[in-house]
Amino acid sequence: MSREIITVEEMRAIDAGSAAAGVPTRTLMENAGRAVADAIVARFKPRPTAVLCGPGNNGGDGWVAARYLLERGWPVWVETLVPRDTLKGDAKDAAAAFTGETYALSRDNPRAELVVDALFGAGLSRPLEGEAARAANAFWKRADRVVAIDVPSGIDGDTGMALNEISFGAALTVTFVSKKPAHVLMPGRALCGEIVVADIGAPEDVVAAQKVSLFENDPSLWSLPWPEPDAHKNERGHVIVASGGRARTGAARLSARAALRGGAGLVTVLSPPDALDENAAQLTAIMVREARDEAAYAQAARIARALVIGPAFGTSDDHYKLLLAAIGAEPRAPLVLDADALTLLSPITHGFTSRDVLTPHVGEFRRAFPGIWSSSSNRIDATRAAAAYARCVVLLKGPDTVIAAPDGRAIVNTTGSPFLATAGSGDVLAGLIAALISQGMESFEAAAVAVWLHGKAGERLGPGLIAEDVTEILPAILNDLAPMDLKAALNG
Ligand SMILES: NC(=O)C1=CN([C@@H]2O[C@H](COP(=O)(O)OP(=O)(O)OC[C@H]3O[C@@H](n4cnc5c(N)ncnc54)[C@H](O)[C@@H]3O)[C@@H](O)[C@H]2O)[C@@H](O)CC1
Ligand SMILES: Nc1ncnc2c1ncn2[C@@H]1O[C@H](COP(=O)(O)OP(=O)(O)O)[C@@H](O)[C@H]1O
Ligand SMILES: [K+]
Repeated sequence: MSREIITVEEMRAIDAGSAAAGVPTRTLMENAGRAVADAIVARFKPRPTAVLCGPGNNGGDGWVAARYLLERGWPVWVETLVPRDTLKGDAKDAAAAFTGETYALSRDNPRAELVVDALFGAGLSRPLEGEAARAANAFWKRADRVVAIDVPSGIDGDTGMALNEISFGAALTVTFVSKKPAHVLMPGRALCGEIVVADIGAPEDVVAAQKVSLFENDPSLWSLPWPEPDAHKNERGHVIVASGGRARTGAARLSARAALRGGAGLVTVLSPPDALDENAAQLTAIMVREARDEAAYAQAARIARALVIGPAFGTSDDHYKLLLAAIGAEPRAPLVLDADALTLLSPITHGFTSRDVLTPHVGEFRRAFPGIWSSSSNRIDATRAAAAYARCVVLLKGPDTVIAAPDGRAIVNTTGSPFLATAGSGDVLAGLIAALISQGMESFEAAAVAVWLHGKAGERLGPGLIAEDVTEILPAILNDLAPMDLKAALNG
């Protein structure tokens, strides 16, 4: 399946480009409506079904789907938002070909056990109103009975937000060509239910002409840095994690442990003198090094393959100087800057490099990039703009984590579970990113891999998850990804 995510504008261009390349839009609509009917028949037994059709092409898809369901013997009817004789273009043709019962959309209609929402598509320009809004409210709590075409009506395809907070929710959403941002960003993703992406025959070169640089995170996008048979620990990279002072050390150790589990050959916790014993008492495979002054942080930045600064680091003026010493070291390792490091640098005025990674959650992002946050319409645009501005990889955390590179590439992650919203979970993520960078991965890819693994850990662990568990379940998840030949070699 294609992992590309296309905007509403790109979808319109593909629509027009297909027509220019000899695939009429009426053919696309026919394929779209049939794909919807196929997806329904594959999942539900025949039952009284209402197809709610809107005024545009989303409604057109609905009329086609209704026709295919009728042909397959389903008890199906159409409820139309606008009189059939006011429809235009492809939708008018599609409606004319439907021979079943048709009603005006109103609350007086026969009761349906399944509702196909074909009112509005991803390009909806204003909030639902009138009968469409009433229907959305009526079915809001019955998403298990709703199949949405393209997106649940009311959701903006580019933002995943409900206009005026009125929308449908669905158990199944069938969309076309590729997912749109609404299928991966919250709350849209949650309102879509299962998402099926149907091929409707848009020519490949027309799709390729859009030069899409936005993807849904998936192992097909990257390959992990597996060790060679004769690997040496130094080749697997040295991650250094800066610790906070006395009684503020747990976060750095979580990060360090994630770095070791993530495959770094060596991991060191860089500790202020007052926290040295505390760190040393709780570390075994991970090393501890004392750091007294700015020179020690600059040296760490020079000798590491990746340096994590931020988790419970501290936010005093002295900490700011230590952070600047690491940033200013030359040459220096890629930095993974999280939590307190972001606070110290906010609002961001520094330029970084494409090897550095900033990992804010929304609160940190707003403080780090206030102007960008307030002027962006969605998390993807905001993260892309921040990456271009700070000239580094930016990873905006959340249930729909976005990773962007300064060159415009972006990935939206859809693995995870709300149980990851727990203390220390972000510290683990920062260490994991550093682990992958230290093994030679490009920072943008390393961030994408780390978020994917972190999300999978969240899915597997579920209720009761604590941050420590995330590092401990990584071997099982990594084993599943390991190539067959590596596994065969290990098993003799
Ligand atoms: N782009 C493509 O290549 C294809 C698109 N298809 C379908 O076409 C849909 C997009 O079609 P359209 O662009 O016609 O968009 P819609 O079907 O969402 O309809 C938009 C129409 O509704 C009006 N409208 C917008 N908000 C309204 C509101 N709140 N109340 C009342 N009217 C409102 C608009 O002025 C416009 O006339 C997609 O979602 C998809 O289902 C398919 O036919 C397959 C091919
Ligand atoms: N509702 C959620 N669903 C999925 N993942 C989440 C959710 N909330 C938070 N996360 C993830 O959990 C991690 C929390 O990180 P962060 O906010 O830095 O927490 P902490 O500072 O406690 O470590 C991030 O990776 C984030 O993407
Ligand atoms: K819809």
